[in-house]
Amino acid sequence: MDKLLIQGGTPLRGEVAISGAKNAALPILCASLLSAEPLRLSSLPHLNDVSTMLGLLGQMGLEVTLDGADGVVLDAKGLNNPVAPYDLVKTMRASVLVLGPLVARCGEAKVSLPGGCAIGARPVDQHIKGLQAMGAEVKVEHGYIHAKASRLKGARICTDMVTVTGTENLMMAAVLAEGETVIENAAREPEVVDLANCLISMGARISGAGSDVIRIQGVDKLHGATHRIMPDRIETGTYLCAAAATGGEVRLTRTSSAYLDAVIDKLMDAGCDIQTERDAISLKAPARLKAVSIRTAPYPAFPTDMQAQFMALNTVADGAATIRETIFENRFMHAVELARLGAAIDINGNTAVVKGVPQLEGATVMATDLRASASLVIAALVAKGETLIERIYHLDRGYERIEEKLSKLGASVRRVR
Ligand SMILES: CC(=O)N[C@H]1[C@@H](OP(=O)(O)OP(=O)(O)OC[C@H]2O[C@@H](n3ccc(=O)[nH]c3=O)[C@H](O)[C@@H]2O)O[C@H](CO)[C@@H](O)[C@@H]1O
Ligand SMILES: C=C(OP(=O)(O)O)C(=O)O
Repeated sequence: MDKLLIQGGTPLRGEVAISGAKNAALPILCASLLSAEPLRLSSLPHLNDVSTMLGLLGQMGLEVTLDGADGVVLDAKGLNNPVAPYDLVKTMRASVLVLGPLVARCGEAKVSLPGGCAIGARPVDQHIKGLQAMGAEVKVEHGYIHAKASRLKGARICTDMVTVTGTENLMMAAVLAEGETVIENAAREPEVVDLANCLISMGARISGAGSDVIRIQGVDKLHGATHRIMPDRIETGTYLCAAAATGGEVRLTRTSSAYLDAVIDKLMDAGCDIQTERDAISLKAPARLKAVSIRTAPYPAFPTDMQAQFMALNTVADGAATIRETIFENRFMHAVELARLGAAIDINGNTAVVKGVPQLEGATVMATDLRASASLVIAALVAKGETLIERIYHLDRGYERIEEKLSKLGASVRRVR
């Protein structure tokens, strides 16, 4: 199993390009199931989750053709096997995003229940409830969701909580349904908007994406289209945090500050100087960061996917910060690993109090989930001496060529086996 060996203590400096967004790419790949004509995508990140999704779609009968350095063409004309098996779904929860498109296009789907994961139970009851409201017959048997509908019917759906993939699944199901679907309490995440834009370019009739009420007028079929995947706002935020924590100065290109207000505001509160351009963001860290408290909540509030990185940043800041996690019930696993590097963190339920220390020290630590891994990388870049991060397969799910990008910024990072 790959590990990352990091020699800390060097401020990150220089310029690096941000990749396409994992959390936009995954639903958009699933959108290809909705049409018999090809969907051509660019800015597709090279990530394990993306390879898993391409493998899953290929197994369903799609023709997948890589196109240049970061493109792919997906042709679902031969879609013949509307099944997502446990083996693939267990490695990537986002596989459940095939459910809505498969029922809409094939009239049936058999998709493994994703099950719980390190950060929480993460049920998919809202996805199922929404499909049932659209007239699908849904049974959960032997660990699989079996859904059937000769043609889905438009419905008014109000989800019990804001759910990102739930909104995406139901929006994809609704584009081919008969009549109008209204999704209330919809997720407003930029990735939902990117998916809606892709679907619109395929001929879907969607309004309100980016607000909490999305209206979809079903159409009989979608056509082929070309779409560029949006930049990864979480990868962007992660590199900004790494530069801030190490006292560095970086310019991130091929990205946008447009979806990062909550993160940028907190970095400025911590004392960073941030300049934004149309397709780039620059950050200059202060001599010492000030501690910043955060509370995670659905977009446009502070993202849960940036919580761990801000915990890492606070471990070496001046003062104490309170971190409240309100989305997932078990998303503080990085705290004990950060403590191995010398961080002072107290956890009480969904609240962590981080007291900044003058220096972290290198140690061996274990990555427990994707963003926990990112927080350990940030802490290791700051720590004095050598840190070995184990189980970095989590990191490879969501960060493209991370050691290459960090090395370009001057960090001493090496992948070891
Ligand atoms: C591939 C992808 O885009 N993943 C993102 C997506 O995950 P994902 O879409 O899985 O997260 P959700 O927005 O659905 O989860 C929000 C909360 O709702 C709960 N819930 C959700 C659905 C449901 O049917 N029942 C239920 O109880 C979840 O357990 C969680 O507590 O949004 C999360 C919240 O911004 C991010 O951390 C993930 O990176
Ligand atoms: C939790 C995440 O991803 P996923 O929903 O794919 O597990 C994440 O991107 O931080």
